[in-house]
Amino acid sequence: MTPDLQTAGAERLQHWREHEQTRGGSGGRSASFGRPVRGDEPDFAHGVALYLDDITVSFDGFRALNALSLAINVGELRCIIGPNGAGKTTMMDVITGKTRPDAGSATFGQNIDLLRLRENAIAQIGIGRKFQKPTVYEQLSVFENLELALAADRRVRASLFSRLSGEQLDRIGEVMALIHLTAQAQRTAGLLSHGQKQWLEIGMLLMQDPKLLLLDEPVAGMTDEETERTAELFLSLEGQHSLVVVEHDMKFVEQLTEGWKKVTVLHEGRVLAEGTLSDVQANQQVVEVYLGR
Ligand SMILES: Nc1ncnc2c1ncn2[C@@H]1O[C@H](COP(=O)(O)OP(=O)(O)OP(=O)(O)O)[C@@H](O)[C@H]1O
Repeated sequence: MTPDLQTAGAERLQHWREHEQTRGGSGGRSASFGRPVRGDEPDFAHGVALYLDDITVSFDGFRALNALSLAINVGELRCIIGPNGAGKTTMMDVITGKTRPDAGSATFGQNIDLLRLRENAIAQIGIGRKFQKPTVYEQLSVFENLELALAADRRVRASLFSRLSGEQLDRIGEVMALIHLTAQAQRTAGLLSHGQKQWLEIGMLLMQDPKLLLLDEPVAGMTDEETERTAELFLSLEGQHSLVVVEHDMKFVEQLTEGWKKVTVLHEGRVLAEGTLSDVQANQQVVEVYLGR
């Protein structure tokens, strides 16, 4: 990074600190699901965030997804489990436009046909994806990473690198607090622990205010304490965002589902079972294909 950029970054950080002081810390943010809908925006009025219907994806005749149907509600936190090769990644690839299915439909809200959109358009309308490995800008500070994530949003790109608005500074401050990195605002991302990098990347996704977050094995490689904090973070996001969490760590799934939420078990490209974690753990078919191994 050039000295100029460093100075500019330090100035913006200072600007944020002054702003925080005048407003007396970060406040709450109202859920964004209830606002009026424009024609090209997803409509969540019916309470469904994502609906996959009869999705089939074949690779050289092999069905990675086989008539998969799944619905995720607005604000829901859904864990998806399943053995290796069940089709979890392929499902996320379809939702985010990376893979086109051979058949079926994928709808965001009740009006947006995801299969007609390219990957970047899908990200712009409010679907964020977190891959397993953290991808943050290692040379930049926590604050600068979040600032850059703001720039990925078309609506604010034009104003960036001038002075951030009060609202933008508030949002960076809120997100840093959510991901427990306020004290590390100035720290170079490359020096963060693995868990902190994962949180920072989640924070970068949150800067774009996604309605639906897809999280692929978010706690892989984390310490027990980091895993616990990640569960707290996801539980605090539930309600304001829909979250789809693909995970192998059953203890983490138990924390997230709190004994009552629905878990989906995928196997051979389709839903094998749905229910509470204890329901699916008691399901004989599930035991045979996955949990009992
Ligand atoms: N591009 C591809 N070409 C051929 N086969 C593929 C391709 N992508 C996925 N598959 C196959 O489709 C099946 C589903 O893979 P997928 O990665 O979606 O499973 P998964 O549930 O995410 O597995 P894991 O838990 O191991 O990540 C697997 O058998 C995989 O080998």
